[in-house]
Amino acid sequence: MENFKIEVDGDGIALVTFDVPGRTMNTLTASVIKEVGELVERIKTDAEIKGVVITSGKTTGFCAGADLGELGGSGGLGGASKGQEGLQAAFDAGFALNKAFRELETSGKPVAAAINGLALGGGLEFVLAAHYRVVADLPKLQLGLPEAKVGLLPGGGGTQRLTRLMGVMAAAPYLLEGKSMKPAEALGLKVVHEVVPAGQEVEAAKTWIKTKGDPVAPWDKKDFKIPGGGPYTPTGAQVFIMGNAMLRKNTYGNYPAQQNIMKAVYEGLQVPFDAAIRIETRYFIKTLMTPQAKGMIRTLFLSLQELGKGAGRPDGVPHYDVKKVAVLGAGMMGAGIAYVQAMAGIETVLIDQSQEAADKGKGYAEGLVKKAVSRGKLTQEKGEAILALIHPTADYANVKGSDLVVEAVFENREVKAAVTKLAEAQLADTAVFGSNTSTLPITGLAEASIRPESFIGIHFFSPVDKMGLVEIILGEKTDQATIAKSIDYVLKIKKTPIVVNDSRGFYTSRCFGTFVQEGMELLSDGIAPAIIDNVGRATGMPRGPLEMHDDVALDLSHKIAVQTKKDLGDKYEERPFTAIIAKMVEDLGRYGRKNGKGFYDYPENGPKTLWPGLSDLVEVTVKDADKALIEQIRTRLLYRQAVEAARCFEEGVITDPREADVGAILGWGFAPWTGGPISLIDGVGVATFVETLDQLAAAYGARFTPPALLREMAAKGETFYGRFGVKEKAAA
Ligand SMILES: NC(=O)c1ccc[n+]([C@@H]2O[C@H](COP(=O)([O-])OP(=O)(O)OC[C@H]3O[C@@H](n4cnc5c(N)ncnc54)[C@H](O)[C@@H]3O)[C@@H](O)[C@H]2O)c1
Repeated sequence: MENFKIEVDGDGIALVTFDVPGRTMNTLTASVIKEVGELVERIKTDAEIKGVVITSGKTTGFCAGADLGELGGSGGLGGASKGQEGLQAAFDAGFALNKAFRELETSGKPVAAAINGLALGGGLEFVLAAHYRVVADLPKLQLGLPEAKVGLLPGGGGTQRLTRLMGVMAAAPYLLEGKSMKPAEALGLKVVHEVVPAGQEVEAAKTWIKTKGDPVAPWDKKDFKIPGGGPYTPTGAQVFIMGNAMLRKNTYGNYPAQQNIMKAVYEGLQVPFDAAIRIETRYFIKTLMTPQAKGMIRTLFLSLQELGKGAGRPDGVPHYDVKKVAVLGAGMMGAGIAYVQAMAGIETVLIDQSQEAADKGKGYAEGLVKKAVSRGKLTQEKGEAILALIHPTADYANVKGSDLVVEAVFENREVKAAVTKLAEAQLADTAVFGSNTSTLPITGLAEASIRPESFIGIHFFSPVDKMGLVEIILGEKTDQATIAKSIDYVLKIKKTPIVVNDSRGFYTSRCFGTFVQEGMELLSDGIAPAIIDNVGRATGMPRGPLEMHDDVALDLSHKIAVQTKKDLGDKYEERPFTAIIAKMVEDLGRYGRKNGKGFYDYPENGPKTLWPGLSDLVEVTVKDADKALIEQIRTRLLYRQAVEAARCFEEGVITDPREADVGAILGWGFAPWTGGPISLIDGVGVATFVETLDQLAAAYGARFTPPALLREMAAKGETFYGRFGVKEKAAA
């Protein structure tokens, strides 16, 4: 065996060390799954072995779970054909691990797990099949089943063993939300039996084998009862009734993984364990074959990981270590950017018009650091060292020596041009100038620069400390070195970069804007605001389009509409709703959440309520929604965003499907269950998508008309990931 090392000591205890060669972290690759079976066979048949201790040879942890690259890829189980034979083969392959773990559990020999680092997903399922679990007392060690987060179901016995250990109610957040637990928490929940100082776990496991060494799992004992009662008891049944209602409320039925986890638990807890794990595998395969699982694994795991390693970075440019950055403008965005930079150890010059304004910006970081210290997430010294990296000033001479500049002053061309000149006067030739503009085209802003090849858009999202995405925007003259350097900077501050070309609203704001606009179209169509926002949420977006419009700010939206009309002239298409917004902003002072008055009223204490005055501005003709109307609204809201993303491909605004999908979910909260707008289109099939768009265009107008690219792809039977996949990009 190449993944497991076995050493039998004088007491007949076999120490099994799990150590996948050539990897920093153990995962359950196909080779490991095969060898777990061989390992169990050896344990069962080797008379010398009286008991087993399983541990990991990696310093990084015990095991991070399934190899999602293998599992989710087209060659993996998710790509199994749906015919009877294909399904049987997928079941057999999917059941192999479950079966091997069960054989370990019923080998007749006591098995203890010495957990010396994180155990996630299949890693935790592995140790759950042991009879005794000792875990090292490491503050960062995590135990959990995160499968649901990428649209999967734990398929190595996790749904059955965790519920039998903890009870259904207690296990629910760990199974359905993928919540993880620290050692002490796991001990309290009876998921592990002992927490010992790091380094002593193997000894403690051996002691258990020598002193107690019970080789029977609790559920294989005669008097076993599910904590809190199984589904057939009155209390247990109640948990399922409530649980299903909660699940529906939180997920609107968009996530098959969560639904299938509930079903696997409900059905599995009513039968003996051996039948239960077969039920689990059936739901595991069923879940894995859904487009939701495929999209979520690809986007939220694989692509996120690749972009986090700089997948879109141009080759041949040496790594650029950004040590000092000047942030121009210490307002809401500048202050947040200064904070994340300092957290990453970057010396930060924070500039505003006055020392007072710059100090105020640093005050924001001081607040966040204070909070982190009070919560025990940072020590006092570390907090002080971080804050000492931020130098607030009004003097541009301090820009000298910066490797990069992030400009975050007012959204005004003249002001931006002025600070560009002031900063560039201090910069070395190699330094990058990045603008955090949210709406002004980069090529235009670069006209104020004496070195436009080093000028780029570095677009953050608010609140900067929470949002993981940064959109890098290329101007016409931006060179490859500047792109690479900007990516290095974004990775250093632990954010995910996507690279896009200049366009009105770039990629993220442009696509997100269509969601808000379609909400306005629905309003102009006479649909009741409550229906619009309820269905909006049910699509899987974080909030409905009207509420999101309030978040964006109605005055900003009005300002952008006025500016766009001015810029586009004859090409500007006036929509009926622009008059509604104009009236709300100009006559009624309703600016959105920021002044407590928008489509909703936001009282200081108390929940928001829909603004009753809206019915004076727009006539509501549809007050009830049947299933068909709900489906239509849902399709309009999701497809409007997806077709805009497709247009961005056609225009070359974005070129990599991974960036489009990751950017959508991280940037504007596009319904995660889809895997992103591009995965959504690929999932339904381009031809079917085009057909629906044609119907929508006939009913609602040209904004739904499929771009030529989509028609061409439909005719050729192409997918986005096929046509714009990684290989083609590299060849281009
Ligand atoms: N607010 C958002 O959600 C968001 C998101 C992404 C990008 N942006 C963009 O970021 C930029 C800043 O936005 P914000 O929300 O932080 O605005 P803000 O009004 O909070 O801050 C702007 C700051 O720039 C300072 N400033 C103005 N002129 C200056 C000068 N000549 N020199 C130095 N400082 C000067 C102002 O005093 C103010 O503190 C804008 O371009 C905006 O479009 C905003």
